[in-house]
Amino acid sequence: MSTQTVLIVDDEPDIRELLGITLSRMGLQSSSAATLQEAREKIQALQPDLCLTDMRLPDGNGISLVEYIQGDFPHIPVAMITAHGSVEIAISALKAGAFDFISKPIELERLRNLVSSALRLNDQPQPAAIAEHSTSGLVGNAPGIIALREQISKLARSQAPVHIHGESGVGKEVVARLIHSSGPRAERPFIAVNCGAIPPELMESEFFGHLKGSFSGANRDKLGLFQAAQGGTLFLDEVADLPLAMQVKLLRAIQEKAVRPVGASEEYPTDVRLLSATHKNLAAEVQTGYFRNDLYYRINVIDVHVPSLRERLEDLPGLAQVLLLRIAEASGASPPTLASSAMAALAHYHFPGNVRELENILERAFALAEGDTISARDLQLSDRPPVETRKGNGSTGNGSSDTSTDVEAAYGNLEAYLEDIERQILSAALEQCRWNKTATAKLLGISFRSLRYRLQKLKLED
Ligand SMILES: Nc1ncnc2c1ncn2[C@@H]1O[C@H](COP(=O)(O)OP(=O)(O)OP(=O)(O)O)[C@@H](O)[C@H]1O
Repeated sequence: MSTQTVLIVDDEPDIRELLGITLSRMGLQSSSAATLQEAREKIQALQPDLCLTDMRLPDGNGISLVEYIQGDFPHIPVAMITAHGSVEIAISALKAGAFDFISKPIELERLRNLVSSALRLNDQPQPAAIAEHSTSGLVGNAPGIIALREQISKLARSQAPVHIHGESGVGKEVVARLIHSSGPRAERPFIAVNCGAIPPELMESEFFGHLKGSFSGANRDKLGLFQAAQGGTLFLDEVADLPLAMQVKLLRAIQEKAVRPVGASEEYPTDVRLLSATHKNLAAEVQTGYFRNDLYYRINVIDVHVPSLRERLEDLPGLAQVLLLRIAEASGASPPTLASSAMAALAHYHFPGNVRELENILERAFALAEGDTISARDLQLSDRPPVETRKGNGSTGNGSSDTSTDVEAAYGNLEAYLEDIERQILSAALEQCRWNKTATAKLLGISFRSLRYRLQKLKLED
């Protein structure tokens, strides 16, 4: 195998020399350039396997070099060397397409990790091949899904934090897993955490780990999620549900690229790619003060939107087929077929719970169907009118009450009346999610804690 080459672009001879020595100890060849112009010429002539560029160059800045490489040589990963603490520049470089950044003074361990990750990119399939392979994870051919697959292929090559947003059940976690599995960290762990499901008092220890005896109940040392994801990806699902106190600690861990387990005196360096998701509008959460602006800025370097199922109903037949195949495989049966009336019924449904809801509907229908064909009746959609209809007639979901004409029923009794409506909504949502509370909270757009509080208040808790 031929030796790989790294182009170092920096106007300081000392830095060029330090980087050159480190790279040669890693068995790599290096070449260097001191100006933007020289860098462009060497990229054309050498087509290096990686480019490391400083931000400030005598004849321009590193971001224009990132843009040049992205435009003309998108297969060459480029990393930016930034001055210590210049977060804005690092983020602009990532947005422009830099694979990663490293700040001065350069820590050699971090440099070696960065170089190894970048060079592993060259072993990855090219974007077109990734897109084809990914169809097994992200089913669909609607324009929004095709564009999403292309975006995933590009983002997989970068180390930039990505924020994925979209309604509940649209496939945000599927997208996060694909970004991970199509990139250079694929062989390392992918750790997903539902930020809304961790009790606030355990959060710090869950994220950063703890030492034995650091608090009552800490009977042994425990690794945190950051350590578990070392070298890989940490996926913060429902990131908007992080309490403010934890947001401060998370921001620090991201800035310092280090964590301190509860009860420890030392910090440990981390090498983790952060992906996050929420069905909430994170910018609006920042506006209302529920989410810190500085953390938002850090995790939302690149923004990915996953379209709702309603916006891509043309994918319904393909999705139903794949989901039925999965469901049947899980129970060792052969996949049933969907009667055309069943397909028509699905096409008229609005899927507030998106693909996850489709999956639940099909799972139940599979259990109910008598032969190997699923009928419209097996889907049990009749008592669940589309969202617009529900909003339009003021019904609470079971079709039994019409709040718009029932105002008088609330006179002198508003609390009890509203509680009754809330109880009906919660019961219907729980039933729809087969009593899975995490899914119910997501369906209703509330946190897990809020759901539990409401269930207790309304005496619906079992
Ligand atoms: N495009 C798709 N192709 C195949 N399966 C999909 C697709 N989108 C979602 N799914 C399936 O739907 C279910 C829900 O997906 P996922 O958990 O990724 O959604 P989510 O948006 O993260 O949900 P939540 O907001 O509730 O966290 C999973 O079983 C997933 O495999």
